[in-house]
Parts: sequence; C-alpha cells; structure tokens
Amino acid sequence: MAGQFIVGVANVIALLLGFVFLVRFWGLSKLKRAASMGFPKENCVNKNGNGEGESESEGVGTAEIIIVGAGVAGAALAYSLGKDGRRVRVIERDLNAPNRIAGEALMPGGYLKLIELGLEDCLDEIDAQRFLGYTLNKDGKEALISFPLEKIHSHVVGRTFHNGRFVQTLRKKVASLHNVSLEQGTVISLLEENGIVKGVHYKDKSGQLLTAYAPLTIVCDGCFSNLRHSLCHSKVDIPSYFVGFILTNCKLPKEKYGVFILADPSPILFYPISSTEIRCLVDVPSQNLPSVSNGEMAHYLKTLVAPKVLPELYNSFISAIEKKDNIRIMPNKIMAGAPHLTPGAFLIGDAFNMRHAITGGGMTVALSDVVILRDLLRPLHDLSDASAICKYLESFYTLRKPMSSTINTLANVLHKVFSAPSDPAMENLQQTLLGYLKLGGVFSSGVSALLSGLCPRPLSLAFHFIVMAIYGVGQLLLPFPSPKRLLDGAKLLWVASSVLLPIIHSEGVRQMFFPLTVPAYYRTPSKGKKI
Ligand SMILES: Cc1cc2nc3c(=O)[nH]c(=O)nc-3n(C[C@H](O)[C@H](O)[C@H](O)COP(=O)(O)OP(=O)(O)OC[C@H]3O[C@@H](n4cnc5c(N)ncnc54)[C@H](O)[C@@H]3O)c2cc1C
Repeated sequence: MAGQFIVGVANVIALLLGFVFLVRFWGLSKLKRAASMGFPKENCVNKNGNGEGESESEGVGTAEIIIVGAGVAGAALAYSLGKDGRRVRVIERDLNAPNRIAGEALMPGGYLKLIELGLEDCLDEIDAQRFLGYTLNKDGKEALISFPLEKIHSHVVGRTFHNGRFVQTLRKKVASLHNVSLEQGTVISLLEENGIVKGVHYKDKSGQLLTAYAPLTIVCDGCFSNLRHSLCHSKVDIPSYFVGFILTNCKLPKEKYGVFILADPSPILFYPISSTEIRCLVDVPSQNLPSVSNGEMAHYLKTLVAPKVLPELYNSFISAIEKKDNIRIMPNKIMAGAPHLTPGAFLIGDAFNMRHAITGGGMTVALSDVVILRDLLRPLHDLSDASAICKYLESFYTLRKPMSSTINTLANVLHKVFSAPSDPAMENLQQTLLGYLKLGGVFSSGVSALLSGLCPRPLSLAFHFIVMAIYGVGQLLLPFPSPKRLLDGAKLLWVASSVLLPIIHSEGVRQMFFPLTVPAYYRTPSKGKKI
C-alpha cells in the first residue's frame, strides 16, 4: 500500500514538473517568435539601461538574413527566402501603402517570375488589368506591339495596377510567414567590421537608434538608395523625368492595350491601372523640367503635349491636368549594375541597377534577380563564412545578364531613339522602328518578346538590331541609291551604333554575349570552402 502511494506521489510530481517544463518552453518559444516577428518592440529590443543612444536588437540574434526595404524586390525576396525556411528580418522605412507613379505595369516575363516565386496571387484582388501590349502611334500612323503569348498558358499576360496595392499584398504574404519578421524602421548605415558587413544600424518607428545583426544583409532600398554607395559603382544618369497623372472617364482605343505616342519633344504613355483609371506618363527631358508649383508644368502639358494626345483621350487629359494635386513627378534614372563585392552584404533591385522606365521593365528585372538569388542561396546551409559566400555569389552578376541586359539595353536605346525627333537621323531611326514593327511576323513578335521579358536573350536583341539596321538602310536607298541616300544610310548606321554601342559597353560585352567565358559563372557552393 505504502509503495503504491509513493509511486502515485512520484507520478503526480513528475506530471507537475513536466507541465512546468512545457509551459516554460512554450512561453519561451512564443516569446522568441514574437521577437522574430518584430513586435512588440519590448520583446525584441535589448535596451541599454537608460534607454538612450544606440541599442542592440536581441530578437534578431537568430536572423540569418536582414533585408533592407520591402518594396517589390525586398518583399518578393523575403517571401521566397522565408518559404525556403530561412530566418529573415525585413526592415522597411514605411509600411503604409506606397503612393507613386512607378512600377505599375508588369510585363508577362515578370509575371512568369512571380509564378516561380509563388506570388502570382498577389495580383488577384487589386483590380489589376490584363495587359496585352501597346499601340504605337506617330503622326497618325499606328503599329501594334502585341506580346507573343500564343504559346504560353492563357493566364500569363502582362498586368497593370496600382503599385501600392501590389506592394501591400506582397508584404502581406511576407507577414504570413512565421520565420520572417517585417518591421518598420529606417536603415541609416551598414555595420561594417574589418571589411565585412555584420548587420545594420537603423532607427525604429519611435526614432530609437538600434543595431541588427545577421551574417548576410541584402539591400533593396530602391532607386533613391542611400546605402548603395559602398556596394556598387553608383554613377546615376537622369536623362528625363516622368510626369504622371490619372485620367478618368475615358477609354483607350484598344482594350487591354496601352498607348505609346511618339511625340516631339518626347514620348507619352497611357495604360489602365484599374478598371476605372488610366495612367498617363509624359516623358520630359531633364534639361527643361517645368515647375509644378508655379503652374508652368500645367501650361507645358496643355500647350506642348495635349495637341499630340489621341482625340478620344483629349478631354480627360485636360481635366486631369486641372485636377488639384494630381500631377506627380519621378526621375527616370539609369545606372549600370557594377558591384563592389563586399562580404556580408548584397545589393539587388533598383538600388543595384536601373534602366529607363519607358519600357516598364524594372520589376521584371528585379523579380528575375530575386529568383536567381533565391536559387543560389538555396543549397547553402550556413551563411557564416561571409568571404566564401561573397565569392560564390559573384556568379549572380553573370547569371542575371540574359534578362537584365536585354531589358536594360532595349529600354535605354528606345528612350534615346524616341526622345530626339528633331534630329533627322533619329527621326529616320524612329521611322525605321515603326516600319520594322509594321512588317509583322517574326519582326514585330521578336521585338515584343524582348520587350515583354519573354525572350531574355541578348543575341536575339543583337539580331533584331542588325536586321532593323539593314531594313532601315534598305528603305533609305530605295528605289535607287543616289549619293544623298547613301549618305543618309551611312548616317543612320552611324547614329544607330553611337546609341547602341555605349549602352552595350556599359552592360559588359563579355557577360552579355559570352557568359560562359566568365569564370564566376561556374561557381558552386561545393567548390572551395564548405558553406
Ligand atoms: C517613373 C517610373 C515608372 C516606372 N514604371 C515601371 C513599370 O511600369 N513597370 C516596371 O516593371 N517598372 C517600372 N519602374 C521601375 C520599378 O518601379 C522598379 O524597378 C521597382 O520598383 C524596383 O523595386 P525595388 O524593390 O528595388 O525598389 P522599390 O520598389 O522602390 O522599394 C524600395 C523600398 O525600400 C524602402 N526603403 C528605402 N530606403 C530605406 C531605408 N533606408 N531603410 C528601410 N527601407 C528603405 C522603401 O520605402 C521601399 O519600400 C518605374 C520606375 C520609375 C522611376
């Protein structure tokens, strides 16, 4: 009897101890989880006694990767790395929906990348519009640029939308992962020790200065990046600005197609961003950007631009200009992607590489880069050897070239050609392009495949440029080659090559056309040190 009593008491004690242990363990893991999710602050910040000055973040002691910026690139990357089981900490300056005129048209090639990342449902409930191509208009003549979607699944098309709505749905997906924390804070600088980036200094929502640590920091702080200067060669060119506003109560001439007007002094674009709104972007050369505040911009738009707008859009165009606070301006920046390899840090998105926004290729390049980086990081279990990781990730810069250099080159070349019509040689180039697209068949579908991100092949780009040049010179020489026509043909070739070659040079001829000759292309995680 006494023995049974002792065994019974022992069982009760064991159960109680077990219960206490479970509660403690559960409580701890919950705390850790709360800290890693980024809220509440008290749970993840280790204050330095008096609560002033700089503090160290504790909850992120476990983060493997810090991502700076939750825009298109940062949010998509955080989600894809989180899905791979990485412990990721995202620090974003402003978690409210962005309100901007950039990043509203996603090319079909970019949509394919969204699918690869498992993020295509982010476009489902934001009133995104199907986008099949553009009508290209010049002096009353029209050519159709249709994305070549015939051989692809019917739901793969381009999409146009409000950028803020898209970014918020990406962020929602990020916040749904328990191993990814998303918090509001502004990163001030990278934390560098002996040439290795160990994390970031940032200010949280309340303005407190904090430090977060991780073996790898990926900077995605966009086109106005203040962190890129030590991570890449940041030579930024601003050839023009986009002046944007929203039109209502009108329809574009062809459903699901944007309108691209080749006008003097520079192009005008229209595309729907919801079922009731049409975005207009007017490209204005940097050297004569009128001021919005003193009414010069409205005057410029009314007198110089409105006469070139299609008649069916004219009234809405004028009403949109007159609407208060409707006009927004953003610089069109160009920056070649030239990294300074830095152990512990990595740069992607617009912070790393920008092309003219005229072809709407930025998000496609950013999402393609996210796919490449995710795939490169996938086999790495341990990120602690920053130098080995840095060396291994060098392959990224060559692997990204097919998509990035194709889209970058096309965008920068087209902008140059479209924005100098007063130059007769450039005018000839515009006519050549229009005529080439009107040929239809492989000619127009080839160019639109390049534009849409469905054909990320620099060689195909070079092929079309060469055939276009032959076509253009041929047109100039017909019906018979007089000396003046020969001269015009030579000028056309000269101007075309002086536009194209510097752009190709900045992309890197070897990486663009001969990637297999770049040693970094072959780097694998198994080579060199164990990582
Ligand atoms: C006028 C214009 C029109 C464009 N139109 C198109 C288009 O139609 N289609 C297209 O594909 N591309 C377009 N682009 C390009 C496209 O917007 C970019 O390529 C894309 O947004 C790049 O994504 P990102 O994540 O690098 O930058 P962003 O989307 O800009 O994200 C950067 C994020 O970092 C955050 N951040 C910045 N600094 C800090 C900091 N210090 N700390 C923490 N967070 C920070 C920002 O708040 C932001 O959320 C356009 C660009 C311009 C300029």
